[in-house]
Amino acid sequence: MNAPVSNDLAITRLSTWEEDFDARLSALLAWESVSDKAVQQSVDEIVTAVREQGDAALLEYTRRFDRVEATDMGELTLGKERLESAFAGLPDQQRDALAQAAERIREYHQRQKPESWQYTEADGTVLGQKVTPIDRAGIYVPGGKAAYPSSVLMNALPAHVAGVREIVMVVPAPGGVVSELVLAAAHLAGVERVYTVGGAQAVAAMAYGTETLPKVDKIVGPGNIFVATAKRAVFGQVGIDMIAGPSEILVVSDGQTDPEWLAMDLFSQAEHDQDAQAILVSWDEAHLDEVQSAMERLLPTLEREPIARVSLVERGALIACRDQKEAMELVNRIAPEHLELSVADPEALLPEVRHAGAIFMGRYTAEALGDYCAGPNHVLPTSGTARFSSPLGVYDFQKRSSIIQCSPEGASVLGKTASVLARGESLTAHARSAEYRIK
Ligand SMILES: NC(=O)c1ccc[n+]([C@@H]2O[C@H](COP(=O)([O-])OP(=O)(O)OC[C@H]3O[C@@H](n4cnc5c(N)ncnc54)[C@H](O)[C@@H]3O)[C@@H](O)[C@H]2O)c1
Ligand SMILES: N[C@H](CO)Cc1c[nH]c[nH+]1
Ligand SMILES: [Zn+2]
Repeated sequence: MNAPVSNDLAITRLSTWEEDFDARLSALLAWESVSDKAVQQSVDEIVTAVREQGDAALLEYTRRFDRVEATDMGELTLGKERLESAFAGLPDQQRDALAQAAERIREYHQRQKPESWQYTEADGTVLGQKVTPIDRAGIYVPGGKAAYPSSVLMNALPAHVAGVREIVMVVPAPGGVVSELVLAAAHLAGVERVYTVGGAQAVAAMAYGTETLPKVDKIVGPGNIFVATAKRAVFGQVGIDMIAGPSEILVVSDGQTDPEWLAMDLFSQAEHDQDAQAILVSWDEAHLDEVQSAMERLLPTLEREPIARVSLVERGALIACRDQKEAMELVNRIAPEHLELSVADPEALLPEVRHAGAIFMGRYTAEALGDYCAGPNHVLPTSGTARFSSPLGVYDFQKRSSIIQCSPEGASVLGKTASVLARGESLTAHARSAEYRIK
């Protein structure tokens, strides 16, 4: 039964069998469609200014972009007591919800903890891998258009599980208003100091250090396109976790899920940001019409309708495909941050999924549950980077060193092999260094 389709929501409709499908989908997905020249240029300028002028530039951009008239970084630095009092002042219901989410997130991440290992060969040579936490992690908590206490937990708890010694947290406070829930979450997650700065300027400050804000070893966390572009720009100066930019959801529906549920699942990510991306794929065209009608009915009921509407019109799509197989090919091409398999038998499709940040299995698994409290991390790769990146995890806060300890016998055996290879490379100091140890 075809539901009537009105044109109230001008969301892109695509069909895989159309001639220009590939080109239109590629244009919709392109990183440059959000991080355009203007964004890149602005980020480059901001990063250079903060690198060269430190706190002065950080304060200037905070005035310009967050409308905070601070003259000293001390005004933008919140210590342990302030975080503690935010936690103490929370209504019980919010404190309990935060604590429950924190417990589940901690428990999930405990299972990720990699251990050091080593083994001994017959001649006594020991080989192994030593896992070490990074010394100082910088966590970016977004805060421009919404407050993200959940992102505090998702960033800081795995850092603690990993054994990170020091966490530097930044979060913008637009108009000088800082979310009590965010500060309370910071206390709960063991963060001791928060700087209320955001955007590319905060990323640059953590990468290069300023008079006040210490330089970190690695920057993690999600953010809008300015934050994601800045993280990309400072990579190499510091480590970064991944590109975790504007949120994305790709839903694959077999046509049997309530269209209103799907409409709201798509809205749940579209409401984050005008640059967010919500896409529905189905081999049931009438179902796509029904979901579009549901979206048109429900969109005006959203508090964040203006943001969601721009996201849906500019970056969203309803895609008709021929069958389930073609839907799965699209999944792997799009490599979405979040994939909802809204089908009767999601386990049957799971082996076909190669690229997705997080996979939500079945009609009852709303992506929103993963955002807050299911347990897995909600900091996830966007813009197709799930092809090579993973969810934020304990492993992002650790690195590995190789261990080699040769016995006299082992040094002799390896020395002969190394000598041959070194002479083959004409690196004779290498060869002679190895040969000294040959018995
Ligand atoms: N991928 C993930 O894991 C994940 C998780 C949570 C949230 N998110 C995303 O994080 C983002 C949060 O965005 P947000 O805007 O609410 O907060 P944000 O903290 O990411 O960005 C706010 C900052 O952007 C900067 N900014 C805004 N407009 C600017 C301009 N014109 N020029 C230069 N800088 C500018 C300002 O410095 C401001 O402080 C959303 O896109 C959301 O979808 C992603
Ligand atoms: N969906 C976001 C990740 O893209 C995470 C989040 C936090 N709060 C709500 N949602
Ligand atoms: Zn979300």
